[in-house]
Amino acid sequence: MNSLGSIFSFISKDAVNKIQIMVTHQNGENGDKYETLQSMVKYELDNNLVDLQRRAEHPESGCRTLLRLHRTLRWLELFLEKLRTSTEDSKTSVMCTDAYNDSLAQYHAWIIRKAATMAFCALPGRAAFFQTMNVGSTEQVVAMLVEAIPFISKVYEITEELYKQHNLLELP
Ligand SMILES: CCCCCCCCCCCCC/C=C/[C@@H](O)[C@H](COP(=O)(O)O)NC(=O)CCCCCCCCCCCCCCC
Repeated sequence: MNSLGSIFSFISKDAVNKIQIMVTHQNGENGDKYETLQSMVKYELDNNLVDLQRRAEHPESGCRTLLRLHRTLRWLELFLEKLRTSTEDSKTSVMCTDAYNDSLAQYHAWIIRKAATMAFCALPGRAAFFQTMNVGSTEQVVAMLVEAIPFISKVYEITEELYKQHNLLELP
């Protein structure tokens, strides 16, 4: 993200913030409760550490923070899948925008959607983007994606199912 330029820094800043919140939970005095997704959900729900209706006392709960990352993972899954099946003349900005509109966009306010869509227009073309990924030739990028995407999908499914069971998919 950083090598894509400063226009993307407002996006990566939010992701870094949220990852930092999760790391702080893991390093805190109840860090052992944050070892797995399942133990985190149980611990925070059992101890009323999650704002269920509106943001109030627990704006940085692990459950709501991870939900934002989980939604972002869906965008990543869609975007990488488009990259995997793309051809030389495919546009990264279009692939990225389509993936965003089919996932994260529905959770974002109008102004964020506009800013994100503008940033996507500044994405480098496919060849330069693959170079930025620093994996090697196009064939190597595709091979890496073939290997990685199923893991991303699996993590997404497990989280989705767990959050569904506990009614956590709309946390404010
Ligand atoms: C490579 C192109 C990168 C495009 C990234 C696509 C995601 C676009 C998201 C735009 C988010 C704008 C920032 C603000 C978001 C927040 O409002 C919003 C809600 O948070 P709140 O409930 O705490 O208020 N936050 C979120 O939904 C989380 C968004 C986090 C975005 C992180 C994006 C990380 C991208 C990782 C890039 C990996 C690229 C790898 C390519 C091979």
